[in-house]
Amino acid sequence: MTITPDMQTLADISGTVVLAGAGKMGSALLTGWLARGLDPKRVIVIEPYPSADTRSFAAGDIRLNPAAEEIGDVAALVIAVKPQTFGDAAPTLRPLVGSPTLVVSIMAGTTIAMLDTACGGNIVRAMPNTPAAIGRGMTVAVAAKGVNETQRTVADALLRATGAVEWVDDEALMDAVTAVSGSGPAYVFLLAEELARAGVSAGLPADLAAKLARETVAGSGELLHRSDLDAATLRQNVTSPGGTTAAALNVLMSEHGLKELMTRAVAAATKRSQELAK
Ligand SMILES: NC(=O)C1=CN([C@@H]2O[C@H](COP(=O)(O)OP(=O)(O)OC[C@H]3O[C@@H](n4cnc5c(N)ncnc54)[C@H](OP(=O)(O)O)[C@@H]3O)[C@@H](O)[C@H]2O)C=CC1
Ligand SMILES: O=C(O)[C@@H]1CCC=N1
Repeated sequence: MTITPDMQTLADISGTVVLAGAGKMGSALLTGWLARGLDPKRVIVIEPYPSADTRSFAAGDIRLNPAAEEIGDVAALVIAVKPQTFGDAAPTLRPLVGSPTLVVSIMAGTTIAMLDTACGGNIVRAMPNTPAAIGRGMTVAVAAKGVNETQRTVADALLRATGAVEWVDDEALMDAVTAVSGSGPAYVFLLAEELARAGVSAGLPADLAAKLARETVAGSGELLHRSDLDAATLRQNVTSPGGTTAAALNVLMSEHGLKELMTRAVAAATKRSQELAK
């Protein structure tokens, strides 16, 4: 791989990039890479059951499931299989990893030590989320000790193709990261589901309730994204003293309300991430 320390874009990467697992997250990464200028001729996808989208990428210049001896040196291997299938995938992936190969894993609960044992390489462990599919993802990454600045820059470019990236030094934070931003989109979508359901309970037709809930969650997310104000201030801006919002927030912010529920939910996800590492 030819990499310059000031590399800004994926177009600057030369060498082969292998994506193992082109499911929901792997496909989002692949889409981001191509949109950000990664040369498709440099990309190999390993995926036993490729989706129609992945097959259409492969109908272009991307190579899909080539024979191992056709792959050659791998500059970067991005692992996006499920943690539970990594054990089966590892024997196929290990021969692709040479001493300069950057290995980026997005698998929940799969530690740098586990990755090192299974396939070696210069490892970056990362946790993206599904808004990556529209370039609005939030990824947190941690690099193993041996990863140099140049490899870190390449990992950053690969991950930043789908949105924002934060780097941490302490791998132990990745369990809570997974619980907050990795799983977090599901909590927001549940909010939309439950807001719609509550609207129906309050008398709205189901299709109208679904539209109101969807647009309210989406619009509020966009407002939070664009505004300089924090979430608490934006919430207060909706809340007229003695008004309707205050009546609802009295329920949501009561003892055993959303604060307690969210704390328990994030703790459960953090614990599950820790369990996956055992
Ligand atoms: N979904 C999310 O919100 C997030 C997921 N992650 C992580 O991303 C990873 C992928 O998750 P997600 O995309 O949701 O899961 P998916 O099941 O959608 O994707 C995994 C893909 O890997 C394929 N696969 C299975 N075995 C192999 C193999 N041996 N070699 C190559 N590919 C293989 C699967 O094929 P098949 O389906 O046919 O088995 C599937 O297409 C997980 O490790 C998860 O922890 C991280 C952050 C967020
Ligand atoms: O549910 C999971 O395990 C994965 C990791 C974060 C989001 N999805």
